Amino acid sequence: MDKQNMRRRLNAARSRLSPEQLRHNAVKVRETLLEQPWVQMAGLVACYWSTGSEPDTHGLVFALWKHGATVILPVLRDDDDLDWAVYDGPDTLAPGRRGIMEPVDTRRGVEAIRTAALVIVPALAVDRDTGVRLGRGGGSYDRALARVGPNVPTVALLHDGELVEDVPHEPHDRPVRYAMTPSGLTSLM
Ligand SMILES: Nc1nc2c(c(=O)[nH]1)N(C=O)[C@@H](CNc1ccc(C(=O)N[C@@H](CCC(=O)O)C(=O)O)cc1)CN2
Ligand SMILES: Nc1ncnc2c1ncn2[C@@H]1O[C@H](COP(=O)(O)OP(=O)(O)OP(=O)(O)O)[C@@H](O)[C@H]1O
Repeated sequence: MDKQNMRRRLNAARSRLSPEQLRHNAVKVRETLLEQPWVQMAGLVACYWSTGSEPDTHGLVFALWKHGATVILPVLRDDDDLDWAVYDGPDTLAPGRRGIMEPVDTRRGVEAIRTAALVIVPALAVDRDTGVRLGRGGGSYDRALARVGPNVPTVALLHDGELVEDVPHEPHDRPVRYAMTPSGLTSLM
């Protein structure tokens, strides 16, 4: 299946998730991640601010921030590359280019992700054999993940059924090291 059709199918499945399922999934993902020593130890975390039926990160971002981590969130640039700015509480976000909430704080530049000790990314699906992720199609995270060092844990958040075997792979695709679903954390490489 090509990427476009796969995105359509996965988005349709996501739109069928109930608010209860989304809440349940968010709690499982948050609790499992916060149990990991390498999550607890990360001083600078790159995450994303979820929207719609994406795996919810609002509670996770808040918990990391409360725990004392610095959390940076993406700010979508006109060229679809990702700038980064620091999360400083729920009142410091405003809608960005695609309507997604972004921090209003000073932009740290596209290279800021290099300094993260942990990178948590959105994905519609991840290939369980290769770690290749399917994103929304802007290539934003392909560019951002290319700047992340090989020893930094990268985690894609998914719903159940989104860790699959057949994600189309192009040369620019950047794999992630972990897939986090409500059923658990899977190490991919
Ligand atoms: N929560 C969240 N934040 C994120 C991303 C993301 O996937 N999720 N991004 C990840 O890169 C960047 C924003 N990029 C985005 C790219 C497309 C769409 C979007 O709504 N796309 C439509 C399809 C539009 C089209 O086909 O032209 C969609 O998915 O329905 C949203 C954000 C940075 N921040
Ligand atoms: N390093 C890059 N620089 C510029 N454009 C890129 C780069 N990597 C990928 N792209 C472009 O981005 C577009 C979308 O790529 P792709 O379909 O793989 O997105 P995706 O991985 O699903 O999305 P995302 O990375 O935003 O989550 C492609 O047209 C590709 O050429």
